[in-house]
Amino acid sequence: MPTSKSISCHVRLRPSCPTDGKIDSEAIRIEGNDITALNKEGDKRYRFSLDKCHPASGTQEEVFEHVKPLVEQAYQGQNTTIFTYGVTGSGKTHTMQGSASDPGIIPRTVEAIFERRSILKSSTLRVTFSYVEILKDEVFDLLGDRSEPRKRDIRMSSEGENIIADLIIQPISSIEEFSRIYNTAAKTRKTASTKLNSSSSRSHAILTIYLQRSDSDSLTVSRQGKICLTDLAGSENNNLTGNDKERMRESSAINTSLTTLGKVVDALNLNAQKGQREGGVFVPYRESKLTRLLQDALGGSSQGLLICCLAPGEQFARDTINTLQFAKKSKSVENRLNVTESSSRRASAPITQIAKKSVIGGPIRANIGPRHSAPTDARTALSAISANSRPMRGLNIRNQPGKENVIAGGKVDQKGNILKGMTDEQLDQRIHKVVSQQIALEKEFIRPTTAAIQPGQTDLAVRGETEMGSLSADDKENRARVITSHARQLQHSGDLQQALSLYRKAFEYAPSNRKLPLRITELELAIEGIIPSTSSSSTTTKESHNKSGMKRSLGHLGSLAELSHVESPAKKGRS
Ligand SMILES: Nc1ncnc2c1ncn2[C@@H]1O[C@H](COP(=O)(O)OP(=O)(O)OP(=O)(O)O)[C@@H](O)[C@H]1O
Repeated sequence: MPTSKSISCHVRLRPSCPTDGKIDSEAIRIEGNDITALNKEGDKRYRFSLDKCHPASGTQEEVFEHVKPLVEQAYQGQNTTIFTYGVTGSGKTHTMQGSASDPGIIPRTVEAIFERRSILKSSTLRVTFSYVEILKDEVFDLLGDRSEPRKRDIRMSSEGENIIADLIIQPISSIEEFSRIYNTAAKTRKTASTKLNSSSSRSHAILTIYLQRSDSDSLTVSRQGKICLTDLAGSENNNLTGNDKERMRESSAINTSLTTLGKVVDALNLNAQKGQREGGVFVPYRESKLTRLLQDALGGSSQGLLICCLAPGEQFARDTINTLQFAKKSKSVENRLNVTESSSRRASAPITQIAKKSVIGGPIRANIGPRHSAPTDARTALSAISANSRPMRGLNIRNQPGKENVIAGGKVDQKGNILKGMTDEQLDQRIHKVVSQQIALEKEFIRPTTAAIQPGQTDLAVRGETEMGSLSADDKENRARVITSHARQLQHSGDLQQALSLYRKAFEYAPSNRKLPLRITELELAIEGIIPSTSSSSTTTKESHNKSGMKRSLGHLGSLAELSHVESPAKKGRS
């Protein structure tokens, strides 16, 4: 059962350094878990109560004491996210990464994981990680061969999960191995010298460590959790940084993504006040890659810890108050924690089998999203090669119209959802979610919208359900043509949602039609507001929000039929 838990919010004050300029030692005061800060003019003091305030004398070890429980939770199958936030030069990278002589959260976390692993008796722990940076709103893989393209796409699954496509996942068997690979990768993260920080991060960096626990006797995976360690780039005041043109461009992208982060938190708070997380105000996750990837930590299923870093210089007074305000509002964001548990998946598969299947299904790659760990089949594949410690890309989902999509031994639906790779619990949850949304959709949207459709159109869709099996290939093609024609009319009249349903229906009759998937994607994007609609009629903002919500719901509905035909592998094994 998911439980609600708010993000834990800490602040950490950095000791002074030469770039701070003038310092008023009384401007920032920490008393227990309360912190007060003077405004720039020095005439107003703001007070904030947070979960923990680390003074300038606080050590890396003390900070890590608060991270340790999250490592344990990840080991127990929980997703966790820790992120550092603050103005440039305030100590985010120091806190997250640290130095060889004063290691931060990342090396300490990996050390704790391997310590935990060394004392395991009845189970084994497989550890893998991925590492990406978001630079000027593009995602780049920091692992793998430098000569290969590093840019990665974020895709949205029909469950509304953001997934990084083609992500490299690196198995690791010791802290030394991790340090070697991580340190090399971290050097490729974009940094530059500014007036405020000689090694200023120009990107947001997200390191994700995946933990897969298996029972050593039966080789079944029992728990899988992950720890997402995010070092955000610092907000910047370009009057202080002395940035040149290129740095300004980076700075603008950094500030824009951080502004979106703030907007997402504001929207979540508004929804929490209204007592409804879904269906309240629109949460603009899609406005930046950063918020798409942090969706799990912000209002999702991850246990979150935010560490807000502060610089003591008077020139940062306004940034200090802004950062504290961000901490305060993040504190009220509630996530719904969910342990990923499985009792019947085999933990490993032979390497040869995976290699062969990857040839059939295309190059292997992992589609890893923040909400869930790697798909089970991807994890299974990973397990198999972990002994060789070679990085791998996960599962390439080939959309082959008219043919069954293949995925390293699994089956995917038309939207690329992995079905066989799901655990029983995930499958149950998904079915439950789809059914609840169907009911909500019925109540909220379908009745009023259906009333506006021509009787023939509704009829066609309904008849299609029952007649599909008895139609000849020609009949199916004709039926697809008629439905497509209705869909086109609806699209031109501005009813994008109904048009989308009909295009999807047409695709069921004509799965080898190459234009229909394009039309469907185009409509989905138009409904999301990502591309302009080709329809002639305009829609109001409220309408388009409704349609966007409806699109998400229908996206789930679209896969309901497919889901009902797919038997969970675990269930299948039992029967
Ligand atoms: N708690 C601390 N103790 C000692 N030194 C620190 C501490 N925090 C930060 N520093 C030092 O301050 C400098 C700036 O820190 P850091 O690079 O971590 O800032 P940042 O917030 O990541 O900046 P940016 O956003 O520009 O990347 C570094 O030289 C770092 O070693």
